[in-house]
Amino acid sequence: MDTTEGGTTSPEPEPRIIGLTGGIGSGKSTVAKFIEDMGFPVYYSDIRAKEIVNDNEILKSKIVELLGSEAYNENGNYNRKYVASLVFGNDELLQKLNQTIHPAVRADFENWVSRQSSEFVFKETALLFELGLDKECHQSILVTAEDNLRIKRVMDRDGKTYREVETIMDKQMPEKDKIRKTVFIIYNNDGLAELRTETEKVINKLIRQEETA
Ligand SMILES: CC(C)(COP(=O)(O)OP(=O)(O)OC[C@H]1O[C@@H](n2cnc3c(N)ncnc32)[C@H](O)[C@@H]1O)[C@@H](O)C(=O)NCCC(=O)NCCS
Ligand SMILES: Nc1ncnc2c1ncn2[C@@H]1O[C@H](COP(=O)(O)OP(=O)(O)OP(=O)(O)O)[C@@H](O)[C@H]1O
Repeated sequence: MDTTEGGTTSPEPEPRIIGLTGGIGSGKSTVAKFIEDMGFPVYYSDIRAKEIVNDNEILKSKIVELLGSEAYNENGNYNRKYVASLVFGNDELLQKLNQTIHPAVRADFENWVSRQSSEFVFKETALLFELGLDKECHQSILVTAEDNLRIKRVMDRDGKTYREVETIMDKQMPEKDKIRKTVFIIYNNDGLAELRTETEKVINKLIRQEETA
C-alpha cells in the first residue's frame, strides 16, 4: 500500500487484466501454467465455470429450466456429457447456456481479482472473443496451432473422436478472425519446450509494452 506525505494511504491500483484465449486444444491451459510459473496469478474461467454450475443453486435451477433435469445426474453433479451432446449440436441453446453461466463466472472473477495484489493478472477462457470479454481486458493473448495438431492433442487428452473435436471447433470463432483481433500471439506448432520459450518471450514483451504505455 502506498503512503503519501500527509500520512494518509492511497488504495492499491487495480490489477491490469490480460485475457488469454485459444480454441479447443490450442494449448492455452498449458501456456497458463507457464505464466503461473513466471509468478503471475491466473484465473481459469472454464474450470471455475464447471465448479460454479455445481455449487450455485440459483444457477443450477436456471440450467435445469433451460436444458431439463437431465443436465444434472442423480448425485446432483453437472452432467457434462449430456449437456455437451445437447449444446454442441444447437447454436441457439449454446448461446443461451453461455448467457446463463457467464454472469455467475463474471461475479466470481471480479471477486477473485479483488483479492489479487499482482500488477498483472491473467484470465484464461475459451470464449474471450465469443463473449466480447476482450473489451474488458487491457490486452489479449491468443494461443494458436494448426487444426490437425489441435485435434490430435484433444483426441489424445480426452479420448474424443476426430469428428467430436471438429464439431466443437466449428462452434468457435474461426482462427483467422481471432488472429486478426490479437496483437500478442503464441504459436504452438512445436514441442512443449518451444512453447515455454515462446510464452516467456511474448509475456515479457507485453509487460514491457504495458509498463511504458
Ligand atoms: C458444454 C460443456 C458441458 C462441455 O463440457 P466438457 O467437460 O465435455 O468439455 P470442456 O468444458 O472441456 O469443453 C471442451 C471444449 O469445448 C469448448 N467449449 C466449451 N464451452 C464452449 C462454448 N460455450 N462455445 C464454444 N466452445 C466451447 C472449449 O474450447 C473446450 O476446450 C461445458 O463446456 C459447458 O458447460 N460450457 C458452457 C459454457 C461455459 O462453461 N462457459 C465458460 C466460461 S464463461
Ligand atoms: N506443444 C505441445 N506439444 C505437445 N503436447 C502439447 C503441446 N501443447 C499442448 N499439448 C497438449 O495438448 C493438450 C491440449 O493442451 P491444453 O489442454 O493446454 O489446451 P487448451 O487450449 O487448454 O484446450 P481446451 O480448450 O480443450 O481445454 C494437452 O494434453 C497438452 O498437454
